[in-house]
Amino acid sequence: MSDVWSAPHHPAPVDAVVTLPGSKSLTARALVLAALADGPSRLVRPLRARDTDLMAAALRTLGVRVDDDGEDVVVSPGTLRGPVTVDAGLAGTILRFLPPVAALADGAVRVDGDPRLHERPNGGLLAALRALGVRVDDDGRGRAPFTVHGAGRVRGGPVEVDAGESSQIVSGLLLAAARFDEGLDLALAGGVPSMPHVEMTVTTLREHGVDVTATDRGWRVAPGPVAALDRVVEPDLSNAAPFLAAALVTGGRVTVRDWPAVTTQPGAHLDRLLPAMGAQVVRTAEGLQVTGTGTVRPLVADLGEVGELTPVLAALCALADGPSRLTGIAHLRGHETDRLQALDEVLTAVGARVRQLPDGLEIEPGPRRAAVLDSYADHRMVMAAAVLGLAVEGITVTDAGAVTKTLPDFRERWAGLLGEPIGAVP
Ligand SMILES: O=C(O)C1=C[C@@H](OP(=O)(O)O)[C@@H](O)[C@H](O)C1
Ligand SMILES: C=C(OP(=O)(O)O)C(=O)O
Repeated sequence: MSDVWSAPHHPAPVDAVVTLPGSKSLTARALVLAALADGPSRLVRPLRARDTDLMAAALRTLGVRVDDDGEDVVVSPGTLRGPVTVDAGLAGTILRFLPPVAALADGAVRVDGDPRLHERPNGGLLAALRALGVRVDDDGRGRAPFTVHGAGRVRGGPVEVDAGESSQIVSGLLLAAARFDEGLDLALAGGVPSMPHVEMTVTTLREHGVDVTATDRGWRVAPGPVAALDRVVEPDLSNAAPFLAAALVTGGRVTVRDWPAVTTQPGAHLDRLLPAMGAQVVRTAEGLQVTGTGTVRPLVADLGEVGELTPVLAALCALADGPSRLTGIAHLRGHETDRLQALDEVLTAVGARVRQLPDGLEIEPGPRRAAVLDSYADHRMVMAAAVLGLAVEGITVTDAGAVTKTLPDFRERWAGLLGEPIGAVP
């Protein structure tokens, strides 16, 4: 398939029920914990996308058996060993979840990935590992590529962690901590974004029988076994965002099937954010149903807890009937791309007036115009462009294949949502 994509223009109301694949974040945690567990675990409906395929490959490289029969994935722990090189692609989940696992391996584990991975912040994680007695070689910038010299065991114990640039630094340490000799007593040095993702980690650990308690400054994980666990992976609610947004933009109705009643996924916050933008949101027997009026209301919100929803919400803001202000998202500059800069460029190209704040964006809609938009190698920028394309005729996305990071068949699913042919540019 061509990587240049003509995003379908579709002003008519959509009316669809969509089923989405498993959560990237839950699949990554399930794979890591299954790899550290005391027996085999079965994952039902895991995500199969670039990020999770690379995570499975990384664990296999380290000595874990990961069997995928096309239905379920069965993970059978093995002796972790180096020397190996792990390809993290552009996945923050691998960059931050794998090194603490690598520290438990016997041998050197080099972590590398896409050119942009080399820019993603990770100094807080490498410093914490060193403080816990792990030898790590890097270029002095705390970024990939780096080598974790696993010694077969990690002492563990108290550690202060700077996770201001990514919650995944906390999650990565907590996920492996039960296997450290002394467990882990993690104290935050400052704030941490995306707290729902840390809560997801704590919940997932407890489901695997790990003893995690909240402390004044962080979390304590007791040393002990990680219980094997069979689980069904929830659908990815962040990837639901563009599909639900289509209901707002077109004045239509979209239901995402199997919306969990209780979840730690940040996408759950769509059921308050989309009503703030004029949608009606109800839970039906089938899932979460969003109905729009065709008019999108502006949004003023702190998105610090739900940063990964920003690109799609920002696209909605560019189509709203007034100015929006999104804050609390300085850490998005270290995501797949500098998302504040990328959104500034893309929304400006389609006619909005955009002002970058130190921690966010002000977006004032303007006369809409056609544009060629880059994906910036960022799956969520492709999804944001898709939302813009519904209302703005002539949106073309280059390097749209970036969407395979978390939703390989996004373009087919989008065409299905609209009942249209796929729209690839020859
Ligand atoms: O733990 C996770 O699965 C994630 C945590 C968040 O990272 P940051 O805290 O770096 O934003 C989120 O944006 C990312 O998409 C997934
Ligand atoms: C920030 C994201 O990804 P990563 O897990 O690579 O950090 C994201 O999916 O929006």
